[in-house]
Amino acid sequence: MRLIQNMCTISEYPAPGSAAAADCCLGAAGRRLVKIAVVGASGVGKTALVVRFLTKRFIGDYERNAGNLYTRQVQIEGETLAIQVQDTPGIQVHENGLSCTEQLNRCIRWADAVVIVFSVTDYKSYELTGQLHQHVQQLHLGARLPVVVVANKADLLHIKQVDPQLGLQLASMLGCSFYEVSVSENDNDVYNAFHVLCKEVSHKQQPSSTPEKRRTSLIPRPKSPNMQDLKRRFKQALSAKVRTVTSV
Ligand SMILES: Nc1nc2c(ncn2[C@@H]2O[C@H](COP(=O)(O)OP(=O)(O)OP(=O)(O)O)[C@@H](O)[C@H]2O)c(=O)[nH]1
Repeated sequence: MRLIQNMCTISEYPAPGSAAAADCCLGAAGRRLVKIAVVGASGVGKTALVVRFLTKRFIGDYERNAGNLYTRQVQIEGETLAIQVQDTPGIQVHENGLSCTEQLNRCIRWADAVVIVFSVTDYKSYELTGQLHQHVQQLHLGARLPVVVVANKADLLHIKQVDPQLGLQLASMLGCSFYEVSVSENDNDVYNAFHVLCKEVSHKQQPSSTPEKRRTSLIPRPKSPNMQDLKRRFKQALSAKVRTVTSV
């Protein structure tokens, strides 16, 4: 699919920790950059979700995903941010757990935030969510990466296998926001899921806006003795003047 501009693959991305990766905190035109990876089992609608978010369109059929990177700009709280969204190949589950390729792990390490997608028509994809979340946090050495859980294909009621309540419970247990969406029918919830994630990353990237910093800026600085002295003398001079005026 060539609908979207600025497409490249994960393998082109600099290794985390490298100087090139550090430069990537700033997008085009020096804008702050938010990097989001979209992960989940095969066929849950990851590509459809990303394309819906970027173009507001639903396109029914896609080639199997090879890991494309898409770029666009979004407005978050009055600031224009550059965001990069990395679509990833579907994860396979084996008897002894997740099977993540090195390419996928590299992508997760690269990301500032992750969208974990499952399909309400596929219970196994839901079961994968908890393991995936744990895997993501392990790759970020417990730094609590912002994650949103998205349950897709809500329109397919007749073949639904996962109740929204289950998704909600799981997400709140993991400390994530949760959205049940139908990428095929609605773009609002899709947009909200990405928006919330960008906001969370944006707040994390701006340490100056943390309550800790704000509080310290409210603590009054000690006044210099000279200033105090000046004020006192100014008051004295003023009251002397007032006395002179009233006595006239
Ligand atoms: N009914 C319905 N179908 C959807 C929805 N979202 C995606 N699909 C369909 O689900 C199929 C898989 O969608 P993809 O976006 O290719 O899924 P993927 O997770 O990227 O798949 P892989 O690339 O194999 O990992 C496609 O036929 C989509 O049209 C949805 O909300 N409702």
